[in-house]
Amino acid sequence: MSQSPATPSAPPRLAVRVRGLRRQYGERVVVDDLDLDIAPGEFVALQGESGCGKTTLLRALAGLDAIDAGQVDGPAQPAVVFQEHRLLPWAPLWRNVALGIDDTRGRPLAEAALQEVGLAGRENDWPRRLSGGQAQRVALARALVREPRLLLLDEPFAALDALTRIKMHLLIKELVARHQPGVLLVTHDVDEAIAISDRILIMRHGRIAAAYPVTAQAQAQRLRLRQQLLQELGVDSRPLASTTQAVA
Ligand SMILES: Nc1ncnc2c1ncn2[C@@H]1O[C@H](COP(=O)(O)OP(=O)(O)OP(=O)(O)O)[C@@H](O)[C@H]1O
Repeated sequence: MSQSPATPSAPPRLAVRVRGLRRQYGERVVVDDLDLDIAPGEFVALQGESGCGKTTLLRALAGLDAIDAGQVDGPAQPAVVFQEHRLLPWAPLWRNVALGIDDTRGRPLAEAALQEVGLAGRENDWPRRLSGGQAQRVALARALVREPRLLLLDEPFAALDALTRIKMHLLIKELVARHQPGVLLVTHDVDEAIAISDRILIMRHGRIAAAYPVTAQAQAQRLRLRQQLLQELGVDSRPLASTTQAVA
């Protein structure tokens, strides 16, 4: 019996592949000849000074804005979560989650997604009765219900208090590990980027200017990495001189 020829192992499919992306407003080039690959299950954080083009890049990947040049190869419909939850106030939670899916299919999918984000049994509740953290959980459920291959997060935890933010970090890590979307997270919070991402990209003048893998070792050396990142972001993070007088 003849053996079937060995199949060369296929390269892993990417959640998104970006080549030569350009986006400009009038004469002003905001995203400039940018390349980016994100693998399934990979959590990438994007940092950079205000106005450097992070949201513009994310909106281009989401298909919310046209692009002026280049190529974005990836899933047809990435899911996006913004800083504000953007839930519809007149729709119960399950409808918010299952928006655009027909009711018979949508309701059980929404119930399962709400359970996954820790809101089991709340499907008939209303957005106005939720805390900020709960509303962002619903926004995550709505993003994940369609099993997107690419999840785009634009500072989704920025408005939450510190403890709720940490809980959301644990939740999103768990959800990404289970569903394996590629993730691009825009965040100004260096500690957040180190805590939850696998790779941190620094954007400057519309391009990826630096990339830092967040290895277990790097996480152990978290403070040093934090200082480097703050330096990249133009923040002097040296400890402030103590104002207390040494007691003789
Ligand atoms: N619709 C628009 N029309 C014209 N200029 C725009 C538009 N949207 C964004 N810009 C400009 O593009 C640049 C990049 O904006 P963008 O929102 O992508 O920055 P960012 O890095 O996300 O900033 P931040 O961290 O403050 O959110 C800014 O100078 C902004 O003023």
